[in-house]
Amino acid sequence: MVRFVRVSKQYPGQSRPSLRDITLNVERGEFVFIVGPSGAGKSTLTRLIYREELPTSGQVIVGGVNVTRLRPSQVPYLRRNIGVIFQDFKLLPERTVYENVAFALQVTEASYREIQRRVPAALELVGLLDKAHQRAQELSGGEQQRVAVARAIVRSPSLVLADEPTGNLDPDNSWQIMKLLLEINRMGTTVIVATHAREIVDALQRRVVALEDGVLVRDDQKGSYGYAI
Ligand SMILES: Nc1ncnc2c1ncn2[C@@H]1O[C@H](COP(=O)(O)OP(=O)(O)OP(=O)(O)O)[C@@H](O)[C@H]1O
Repeated sequence: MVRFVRVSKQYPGQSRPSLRDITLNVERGEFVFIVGPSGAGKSTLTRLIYREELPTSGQVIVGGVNVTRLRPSQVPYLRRNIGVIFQDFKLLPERTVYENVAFALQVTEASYREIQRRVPAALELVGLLDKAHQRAQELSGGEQQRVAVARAIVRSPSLVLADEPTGNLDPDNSWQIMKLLLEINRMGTTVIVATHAREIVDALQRRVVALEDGVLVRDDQKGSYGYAI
């Protein structure tokens, strides 16, 4: 599903690369945590997957497509198949829960009928159908992140990327979000989660890819977070 072949990334103006010679293979249907200290390169790695950034060298292949060679006009097609969840939710605060999720479909020119079918199903999955017509800004942080999860999955993407999805949440809400991501994975979606949530990573015993200073230092099938804070 996602393949990195000797990928390095150095941002313009930076003296050191943020990722160095990363080779990584994530199969379809996997659930993978990306861990590492602040600045290790976790966000950079996720941004390369949905082509928010381009590598300085190496290849990034997503669903068989070499995203480093995509023309800009093709990027939206790549992103249709990837749901992205961020630490700060990135919702439209004045819009309703329903509208926030529906927008993800409207940009793909989905039919009215399809929107009417998919949005309630996504909201049902995250347990927010009863809040569909509330404005996003009226919801708690945990609820807002659940809206963001619904928005990420409403197009039934084959890949969901979550960059620090629990960074702004308390432990209970963090667990809720991780359980949703696990549920989405059980339904067949590949899920990649960059996170600092040590307790959750340790409890779940899933594949853990660890970065340190831009280098992939560990890739364990049943891993733990593994760092002293
Ligand atoms: N747009 C950018 N321009 C220049 N440097 C950047 C940019 N984004 C990230 N960096 C640098 O790249 C390195 C890796 O950053 P990145 O955000 O990928 O790390 P991270 O592991 O996600 O950190 P955190 O856990 O704090 O979010 C850092 O040194 C950071 O300063």
